[in-house]
Amino acid sequence: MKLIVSRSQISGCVHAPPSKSHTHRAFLLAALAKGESVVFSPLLGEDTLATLDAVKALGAHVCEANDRITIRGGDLHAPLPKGTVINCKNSGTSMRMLAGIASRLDGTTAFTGDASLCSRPMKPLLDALSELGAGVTSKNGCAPFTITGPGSGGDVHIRGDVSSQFISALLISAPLGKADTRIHLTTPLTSEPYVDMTISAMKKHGVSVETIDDGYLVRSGQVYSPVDVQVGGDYSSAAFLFAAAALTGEITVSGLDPADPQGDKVVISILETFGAGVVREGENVTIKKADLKAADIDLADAPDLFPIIAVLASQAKGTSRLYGAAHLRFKESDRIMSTVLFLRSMGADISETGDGCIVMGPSRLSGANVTTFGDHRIMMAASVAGLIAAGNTIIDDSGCCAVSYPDFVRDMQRLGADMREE
Ligand SMILES: O=C(O)C1=C[C@@H](OP(=O)(O)O)[C@@H](O)[C@H](O)C1
Ligand SMILES: C=C(OP(=O)(O)O)C(=O)O
Repeated sequence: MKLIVSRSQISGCVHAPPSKSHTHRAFLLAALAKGESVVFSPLLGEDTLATLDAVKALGAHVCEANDRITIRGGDLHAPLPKGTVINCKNSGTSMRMLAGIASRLDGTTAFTGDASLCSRPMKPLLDALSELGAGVTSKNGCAPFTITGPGSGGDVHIRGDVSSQFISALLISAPLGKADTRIHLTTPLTSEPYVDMTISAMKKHGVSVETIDDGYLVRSGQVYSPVDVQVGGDYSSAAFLFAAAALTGEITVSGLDPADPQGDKVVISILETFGAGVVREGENVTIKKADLKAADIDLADAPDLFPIIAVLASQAKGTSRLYGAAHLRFKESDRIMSTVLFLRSMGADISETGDGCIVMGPSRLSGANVTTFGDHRIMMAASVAGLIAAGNTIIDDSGCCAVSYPDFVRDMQRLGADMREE
C-alpha cells in the first residue's frame, strides 16, 4: 500500500518501540545458551522474526507469549529437515550473525534473503569463515550461499569498514569452537557501537571478549549461560519521532534507557547540535520544535540515522555536512543515493558525497512521489519530511517499516500526523 502524508504537526507522548539490535542478540545468544532464557518485551518486527524462525530451524525450542519469548537452546544443529533454507528476508543482521553460527555447526546450512539482502556484501565474512575452516559456496559473494561446518578457531582477518555485523558474527560464534579465536581487523572499524553491544550481550551470557592490538580475542572453553533479558527502547526508531517533533511540535518519548550502549543514542546530542529543544528525565526524552542551525555530523558509528538527519539538515539554516558513512551504500538500499533522491525530489538543496551528503538549508519542501526502494528508514524519513511539505507526499510502500518499527504509522497518527494508507 502507499502512504499519503500531508502537512501536520505532532504532539503528545509515545513509548519507544523495542530495540531491533538488542532483540536479535537476545534471541541468538539464548539459542546458543544451554538452558532456558526469557526475552522480555522483544521487538517482533520482520527482521527479528527472521532471526527467531532461524533459531527454531537450528534446533532451539521457542515459546511465544504476548510480552515475552522463552528460548531453550544450547544444542543447535544444521537445519532439519536436510535442505531447509534459512530465509533472512530483509535482515542483514540476521544473515551475518546466523552465518557465523552455522559455520560452527556440524553440517551444511543454506541461506537466502529478499532481493535487497541478496545484493548486500557477504564476501568478507564468507572469506573469514573459510579461513576458520568452514566450507562456503556462493556465486558472487552475496546470498544465496551455503556454509558447512564445523570450522575451528584460530586467527581470522577481516575488514571493519563494510559492516560491523561481520565482526559481531565472528564474536558471537567463537565460543562454539574448540580453539581460541583471534579476530584481526585489516581496516578501521565503522559502526563500532554495534560491536560493543555484541560484546556487552555476550558478557551478560557469561562469555568474555578481550581486545588485542588489532582486534579481539575470544578464549576457548567458554560457554553461554541462559539469562533473562529485558529489551529496552530503540533509539534508531525513536529518531524519526524526535525529528518530527523538532520540525513540527513537541513530543515525549518514554522507554529510552540513558545508559543503553546503542550507538544511535547519539541522536540526542545531534538534535541539540542542530538547536532543537531537548529535555531528558530518566527514560523520558522530550523534543521541542525550534529554529535549526546547520551542523557537520560524523555518522561513521551511527549510519542508520543518516536519512532522518538529512531531513533535519534540509531545514537547518546554513550548510550541513553529513560524513563518515561510506558503508551506507550497503544497506537495504544505497542510502546516500536514496536519501538524496527523495529529498531532492521534494525540493531540498542536497548533494551526494562519497561518504555522505552536503545540505543547504532551510528549503521549502513540496510533496512528491517518493521511491523507498523498500528501505524502512527511507520510508520513515520521507514520512517525516512530508509533515512539513506543501501538498501531499506519496510514499510508494507503507509496509516496509514493519522490519524495524511495525507501529510507526499508527504511532505517528496517534500523535497527530496526517498519514493515511491507500
Ligand atoms: O549489529 C547491528 O545490530 C546493526 C549494525 C549496523 O550495520 P553495519 O554494521 O553494517 O553498519 C546497523 O546499520 C544495523 O541497523 C544493525
Ligand atoms: C541496515 C539495517 O539493518 P540490517 O543491516 O540488519 O538489515 C537497518 O536497520 O537500517
